[in-house]
Amino acid sequence: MSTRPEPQPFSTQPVSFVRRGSRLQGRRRDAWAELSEGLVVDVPRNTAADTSVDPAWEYDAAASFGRDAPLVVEVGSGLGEAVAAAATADPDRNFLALEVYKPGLAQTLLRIDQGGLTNVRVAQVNAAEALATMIRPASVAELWVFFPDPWHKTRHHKRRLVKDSFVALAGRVLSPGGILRLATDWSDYAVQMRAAADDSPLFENLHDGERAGSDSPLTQIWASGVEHEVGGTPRREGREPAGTASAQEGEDSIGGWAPRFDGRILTSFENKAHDAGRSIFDLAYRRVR
Ligand SMILES: C[S@@+](CC[C@H](N)C(=O)[O-])C[C@H]1O[C@@H](n2cnc3c(N)ncnc32)[C@H](O)[C@@H]1O
Repeated sequence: MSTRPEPQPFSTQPVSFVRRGSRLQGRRRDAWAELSEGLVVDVPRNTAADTSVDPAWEYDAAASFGRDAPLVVEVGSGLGEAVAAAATADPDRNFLALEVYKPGLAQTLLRIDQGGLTNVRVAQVNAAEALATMIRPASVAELWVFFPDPWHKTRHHKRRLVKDSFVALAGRVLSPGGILRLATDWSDYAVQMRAAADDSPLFENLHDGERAGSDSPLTQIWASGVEHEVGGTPRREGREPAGTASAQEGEDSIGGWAPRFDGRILTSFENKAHDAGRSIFDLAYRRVR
């Protein structure tokens, strides 16, 4: 008899999002009614949740886009600023936006329409479920997660999207040589992301060891001891946030931070972080096997 635990169904796992209103109004409601066909992936559900995915169903990207082209998947695409700009700049690649927030997807449809884009599709799904079964193995050229919800409180850290299990899912969907790009404006989440990806034998850091020590944005934040909350009071960071394997107290000896990804436009979200004096942490990993 096997002693291995049964995999937990997604409906029992903590999710990285809160249910926000999905009612559409005005232009977004019209956009959903008029533009969905052919742009919104019709995902079969396996529970009552409108973000669930029937695990027996697979997404056929070539059929969905009507062509074979490298596929970029953005997880948590928000209002679609980044994906629409990237798809405009790179018409030879297909872009799939995964988001739970329906008004955000409706706004993305408006951007697709305004830009006359033919290389973007959107899906209202819990990305973790989509990456586990819906997206075909080794079918993705790049997987992007920009500014996932930080879930600040320690008791909420289990809700964070980017963790070991997520990196394993990224390894599942990325083709060998495929790229995982991550960005956050929270230092302790950045440390968690880096640890999760560094620990995976499937990935290599494209900027291994770069920007370590005094050049590391992490060292600078630890030295100041303060990160600024957007629109709120300053938030103190411990010198050595949980999960850090840094050998030197107070200095980030690991580094590995990527330069800012130039394929990501400055979204209003990232701009607000800059305005508040926050550091942005970029990470880029390649699937090596
Ligand atoms: C802080 S926002 C950032 C949005 C966008 N990436 C940006 O930079 O402006 C995080 C987004 O991730 C979405 N999200 C969180 N968990 C998700 C999940 N499991 N699957 C899909 N989307 C998710 C949220 O609804 C939210 O729109």
